Amino acid sequence: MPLLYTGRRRTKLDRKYNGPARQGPVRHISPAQLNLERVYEQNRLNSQKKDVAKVPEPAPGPAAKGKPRLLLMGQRRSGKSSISSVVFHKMPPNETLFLESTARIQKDSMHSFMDFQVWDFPGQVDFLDPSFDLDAIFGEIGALIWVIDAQDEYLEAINRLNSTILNLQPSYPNINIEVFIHKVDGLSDDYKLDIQRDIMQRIQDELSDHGIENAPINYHLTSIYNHSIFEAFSKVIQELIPHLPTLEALLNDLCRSCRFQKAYLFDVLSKIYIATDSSPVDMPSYEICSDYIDVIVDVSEIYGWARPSEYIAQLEGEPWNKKLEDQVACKDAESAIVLTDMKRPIMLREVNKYLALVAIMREGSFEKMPLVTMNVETVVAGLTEVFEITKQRK
Ligand SMILES: Nc1nc2c(ncn2[C@@H]2O[C@H](COP(=O)(O)OP(=O)(O)OP(=O)(O)O)[C@@H](O)[C@H]2O)c(=O)[nH]1
Repeated sequence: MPLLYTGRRRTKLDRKYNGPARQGPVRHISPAQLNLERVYEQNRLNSQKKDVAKVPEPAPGPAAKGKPRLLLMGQRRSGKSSISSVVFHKMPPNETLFLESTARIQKDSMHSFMDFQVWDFPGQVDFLDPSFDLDAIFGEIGALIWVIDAQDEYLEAINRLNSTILNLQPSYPNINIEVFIHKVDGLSDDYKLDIQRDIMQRIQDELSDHGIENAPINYHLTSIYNHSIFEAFSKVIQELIPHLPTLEALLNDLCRSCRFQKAYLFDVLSKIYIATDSSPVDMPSYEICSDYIDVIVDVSEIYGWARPSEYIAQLEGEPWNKKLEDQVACKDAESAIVLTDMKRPIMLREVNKYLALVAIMREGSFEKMPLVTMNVETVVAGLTEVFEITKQRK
């Protein structure tokens, strides 16, 4: 832990962390173009470019216009910055212990299949204060994520959330409110559900007393120490995707035609899944697919050394006489592996430089691989087309 060696506390402005052991630039892996790694690398360089000393501005600049915003709000020490660091900056959960309290609004721009912003609010800020320009904060909001520390006294947090909803409802009735009942690691399953029921009841009662029924509020049990935080963010992001039903329909068709057990479309950088087929999401399948992306990236690091030009020339020479890129069937990353314990293959196919399709196949479906590859190819083309069309519309 370099942090412990240096004895320096990490500040909220210090976004230099680049993820575990993934430093060296990867140049070339096989003839296929591996964009997955480039995304990690791009993220690393972007984080480094950030000027640590620069304090973010309190109001959105013109560049922020048009990007949906995820606002992280809640009491002090509830875990807002930890969530943002773990999900979007690949900080290991244990290192969040060294995060200092946020003093100013922190804004992160995420460039992915869809550009969005994550704003981390300091716990002590009362943005309902008249000095705040509410429109600047809530005008282009995608979702308001309210983080409640489940391991602490939460009544005050609920009161603040209720007064926030009541204040925002008249002007912004369609805001998606996502309540993260956070830090549920270490709590028993029964206790977690009791807390969730209690919190839901208190919020519902208060809102009904003020004549607000059916406010768009979703509840998630989360922790940075397992995949639950990624799963919760997946659901939040999915609410922002206008063409989600089309993506889901494509994945459903793929599962049916290839007899896949489960298929996910992942944002490679954050490992949030932006769409899945309609069968229920189970944590183990999500975790294994998410870990598989890491495996592919790690393998690319091992074999991604720059080949000498003579070696490349040899491969491109007699008897093929073709550029290396033209000698491969698929230019994007493509991989399949069989897990010995369950004999179920997992397959991964890069869709574009931000997205990857990862699916769990049924036992014994390895023999049908050529057919599966063909179907996957068609679905990837369909997905690409969907994203192209939405881009053009914008
Ligand atoms: N057990 C557990 N601890 C967590 C979790 N998430 C965050 N923490 C811890 O909670 C503490 C506070 O986290 P922060 O992210 O700094 O909280 P914050 O809401 O940003 O706090 P302010 O900046 O003061 O508003 C840290 O010590 C984290 O390690 C979690 O899921 N489980």
